[in-house]
Amino acid sequence: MEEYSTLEGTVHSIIFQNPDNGYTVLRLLTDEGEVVNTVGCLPCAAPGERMLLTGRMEVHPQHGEQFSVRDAERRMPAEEDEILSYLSSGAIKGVGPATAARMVERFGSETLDVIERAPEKLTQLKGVTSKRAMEIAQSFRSQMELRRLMEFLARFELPIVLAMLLEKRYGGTALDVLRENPYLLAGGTFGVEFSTADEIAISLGIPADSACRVEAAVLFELDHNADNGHVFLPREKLIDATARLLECGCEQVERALDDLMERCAVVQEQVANVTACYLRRLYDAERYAQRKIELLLSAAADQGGGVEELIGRIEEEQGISYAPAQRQAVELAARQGVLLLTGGPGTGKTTSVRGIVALFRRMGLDTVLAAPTGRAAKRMGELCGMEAQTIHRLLGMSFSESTGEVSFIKGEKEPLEADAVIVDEMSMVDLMLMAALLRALRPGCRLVMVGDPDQLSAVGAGNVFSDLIRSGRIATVALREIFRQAERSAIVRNAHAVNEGRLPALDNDQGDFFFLRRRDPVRTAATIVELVQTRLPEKMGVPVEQIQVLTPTHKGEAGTVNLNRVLQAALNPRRPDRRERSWGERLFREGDRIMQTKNDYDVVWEKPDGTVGTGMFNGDVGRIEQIDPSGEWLTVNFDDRLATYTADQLSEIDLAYAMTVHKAQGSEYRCVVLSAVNAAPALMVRGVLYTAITRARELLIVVGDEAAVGRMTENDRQQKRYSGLKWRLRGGERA
Ligand SMILES: Nc1ncnc2c1ncn2[C@@H]1O[C@H](COP(=O)(O)OP(=O)(O)OP(=O)(O)O)[C@@H](O)[C@H]1O
Repeated sequence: MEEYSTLEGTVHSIIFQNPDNGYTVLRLLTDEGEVVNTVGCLPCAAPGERMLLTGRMEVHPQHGEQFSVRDAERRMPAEEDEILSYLSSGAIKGVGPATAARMVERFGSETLDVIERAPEKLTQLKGVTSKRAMEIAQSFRSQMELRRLMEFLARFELPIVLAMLLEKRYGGTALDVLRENPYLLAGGTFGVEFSTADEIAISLGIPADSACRVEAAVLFELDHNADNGHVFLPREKLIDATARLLECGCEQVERALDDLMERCAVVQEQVANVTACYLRRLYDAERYAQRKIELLLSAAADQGGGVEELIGRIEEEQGISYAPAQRQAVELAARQGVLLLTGGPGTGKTTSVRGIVALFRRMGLDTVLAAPTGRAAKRMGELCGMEAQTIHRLLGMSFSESTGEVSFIKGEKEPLEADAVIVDEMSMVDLMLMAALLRALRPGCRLVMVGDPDQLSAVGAGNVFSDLIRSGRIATVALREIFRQAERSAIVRNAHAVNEGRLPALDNDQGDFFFLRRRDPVRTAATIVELVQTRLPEKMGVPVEQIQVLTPTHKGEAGTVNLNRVLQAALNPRRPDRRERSWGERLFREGDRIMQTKNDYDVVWEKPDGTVGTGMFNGDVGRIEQIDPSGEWLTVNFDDRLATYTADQLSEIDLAYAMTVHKAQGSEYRCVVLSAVNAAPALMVRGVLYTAITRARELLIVVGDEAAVGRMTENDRQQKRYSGLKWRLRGGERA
C-alpha cells in the first residue's frame, strides 16, 4: 500500500500555476521551519495561505525531492503577516505590495473581511477610489466563489476541474445552483455518478422524495442505458430500475416521469407493443433519421440509363470482372437514392466501392467518402485512391465549452455540397451520428452505406446499420462470395467459420493464422510478451509498432491492465533519459504507446506544417513524445499530429500496448496477437472473436485456451438493444 504523510505550513511562494486546471508548483514553509517544494492541484493558491496537505515525497528526475499532494485542507491567511504576503503576491487584481501594506496597517487581521464584505471602507486609504475598491472586492469575491466551489467539490472527492466547468456554465452563482440541485452533476455534461450526487443532496438536507431527486434518477437511468446502447427503455423497466436505484415506490417515479414528459425532457411513445420512453435528443434523432431516409428514398435517383455500358468500361479500366452481386451493387448505386452494401472480410466490398466511385465520377456526381473513425477513414482513402474523412470532420464538428455539447456546422441550413456520400464501417455509426449525417444531406443526395453487420455494435446508442438492413425498405446487396485471393488467407477463412458458428482451424500450418495453446493466464501473458518483444520481430520480420495485442477483457493476468504493465516493462523499460509521470494507478513514460479513451474536444494539436487544431477521439493511438520536467503537461504524437495534454487530461489516456477488442473496432493492424482466455460471460461471445480476427491484415496469433475460443464461437447471443428505427421505417406508426 502507498504510504501517505501530512505536511502543515504556510505558502511561501508560487513557482508555477496553470489557471485552467489548477496545477501548481509552490514552496511551502512548514511549521517546522523547512521549505518544501510541493506539487499538485491547488487552484488559486497564494502566498500566506495555510495548508494541511496529505501526499507523499517523490524524487523527480530533474527537480529532486518534492511533495506530491493528494488532498488539501486550506485556510485563508489569518495572521497579519500571512495576509500581507498573500495580498502582496498579486493574487488580487488591483492590489500590489504598497496597497497591501497600507491595507494591513489599517485593517489588521480583519483586512480580508473588509475587502469581501465592506469594500467601501477601502476608500479610507490613500489612492483607493470607490471604483478601485469595488474592483478589488469583485476580484477577491470571484476568487472566493471559485475556492468555495472547489472546497465543496473536494469534500465529496470530486475532481477540481469540475469547478472550472461549473463556473463556465453558471458563472458566479455556480455554488448556489449546485446547492439547490446537486443532481445536475449526475450523468450528461458533468458525468458524476448518481450515487455521489445523492450523497451531496443528503448532506444538504434535500429530502429523498423531492421531485428534483426522482426526476434526476429517471434521466440518469435513461442516460446510463443509452451508454449501454439502448435508444429507449420500456416504461415498465425504466420505472422499475429507477425505483430500485432510489429504493422508493413506483408511484413516485411515475409522477416524476409524467412531469418530465410534460416538460418534453422525456418522450413516451408506443413502439410496436412496447411503451417506449426516450430521452428527448434520442427521440428527435430517431424520428429525424426515419423521415430523412424516407425523403432520400422518395427522391428515387433512377438515372440509370447507360449504366451497364459505363460499368463495362470501368471493368476494363480497372482490369476486373465484377461478380454478379458486385455488379448489382454498382448498378443499384446509380439507380437508388440509398444503398446498403454488406459483407464479411474478403467478399469484395472495397472493390465494389471503387467501382461505385468510378461510376459516380463518370456520372458527374460530386462524391465524398467518410468513415466513423480516423483509422477507418485513412484506410478507405488509401484503398479507394481518394481522400476520405471522418464523419465528424466532414460535418464540421465543434464543441461548446460552456454547454459541453457537440454541434455540427453542416446541417439542414448549411448542407454538404456533395451529390453522393459513401460511408464505410457503418456498423460503428450510432444513432446520434447518423442523424447528424442525414441532416447534412441535401434532398436528392445519394447515400451508400457499407459495412459488416456481424462486427460488434457501435459504442453509442442505436442499432443503426442492422435496423436499416432489417427494415427491408432500403436496397441492400449482401456480398457473400469470398474471393479466391482472400480465400487463401486462413484469417479470412477462420473469420467466416467463426461467423457461421464453426470452430476456427487451430492447426498451425496455415501461413497467417497461428494458435499457441496456453491454458494458464500467467503463461498466456508471458508468451504474449515474448512474441511481441522478440519472436515476431526477429523470426517473422514484423516491427513491434505493427503488432497490436488484443484481449476481450481489462481484468486478469491476460487482460489489458496487466498486459500493458508487462508489455511496457519489456518494450519501454525505465531508463534515466526517459521521463515518467504517474496518474492514479497508471505510469506513463516517454516512448509509451497510448490511446485516447474518450472524446476530448479541447486537446490542442499541431501538424508539422504549422496547422493547429483541437480534439482527440476515443480510440486514437499515439506515442508519448515528451513529458515536461514539471510533470504538468506531456506531448503525444498521433501519426502526424503532436497533441499536448495537461495534467487534468491524463485520465483520458491509457497505455495501448494491449487494448480490448471493443476499442479496436474499425481499426486494422498488420499483425494481431489475441489473448483468448476466459473472461466475463458477456465478453465470451462470437462477435468479440469475429471482430478480433478481422482486425488482422497479414498475421494473427491466438494465444490461450481452445476452450475459450470454443465458448466464444458457440455463443452468438447478441445483447438486445432497444431501438425503434426498424419499426418506424417499416411504417409501424402508420399501421
Ligand atoms: N470481381 C473480382 N474479381 C477478382 N478478384 C476480386 C474481385 N473482387 C474482389 N476481388 C479480390 O478479392 C479480395 C478481397 O476484395 P476486397 O478487398 O474488395 O474485399 P473487402 O470486402 O473490402 O474485404 P476486407 O473487408 O477484408 O477489406 C481482394 O484481393 C480483391 O482484389
